[in-house]
Amino acid sequence: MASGKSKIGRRVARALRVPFIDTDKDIVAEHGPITEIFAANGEDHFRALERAAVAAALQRSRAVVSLGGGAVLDPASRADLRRATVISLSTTAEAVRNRTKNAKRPLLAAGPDAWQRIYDERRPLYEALASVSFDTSTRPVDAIAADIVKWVRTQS
Ligand SMILES: Nc1ncnc2c1ncn2[C@@H]1O[C@H](COP(=O)(O)OP(=O)(O)O)[C@@H](O)[C@H]1O
Ligand SMILES: O=C(O)C1=C[C@@H](OP(=O)(O)O)[C@@H](O)[C@H](O)C1
Ligand SMILES: [Mg+2]
Repeated sequence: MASGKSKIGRRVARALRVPFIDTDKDIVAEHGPITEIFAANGEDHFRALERAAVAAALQRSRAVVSLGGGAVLDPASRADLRRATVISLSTTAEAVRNRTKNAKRPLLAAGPDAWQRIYDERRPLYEALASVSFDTSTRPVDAIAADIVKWVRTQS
């Protein structure tokens, strides 16, 4: 959450001239705001909607897909991601605190302190899936996006 996946992913897709998909945006377009989905139907329901959005997005053969930070919790999505090139974006609790009010992120509704606990819980999943990781805590989004584009071009 708030590591820059949506913002940087869009820039990377533009530079590579491939479609960009943000699974959270697809969920919101179809089902309404994430905070409202959590409030009305709970996290499990959100995860089911997210699984469907991830499955649809990962059918594309050439695209940049920005996932929500919790998408890796779903085993079927993890299986799909093993067939994709996964780039992880890491950041720090301090950077997140300074970055955003996180009003749209229900898991941070109680305050930004939950971020570190959630990150620590998920870190093994991120590390197992990602081919490479970029730290986004200190540098501007354009510089990070340029580094990612450079890395992607070394892969083909
Ligand atoms: N490298 C960065 N430096 C400063 N602010 C950033 C950086 N990356 C993202 N942000 C800001 O942090 C917030 C969350 O970014 P976002 O792309 O929505 O993250 P994610 O999709 O991983 O949750 C946004 O307000 C964005 O402008
Ligand atoms: O980490 C999570 O569980 C979540 C991250 C959010 O996306 P970002 O990672 O883009 O903030 C969004 O999917 C939802 O609020 C849940
Ligand atoms: Mg996002």
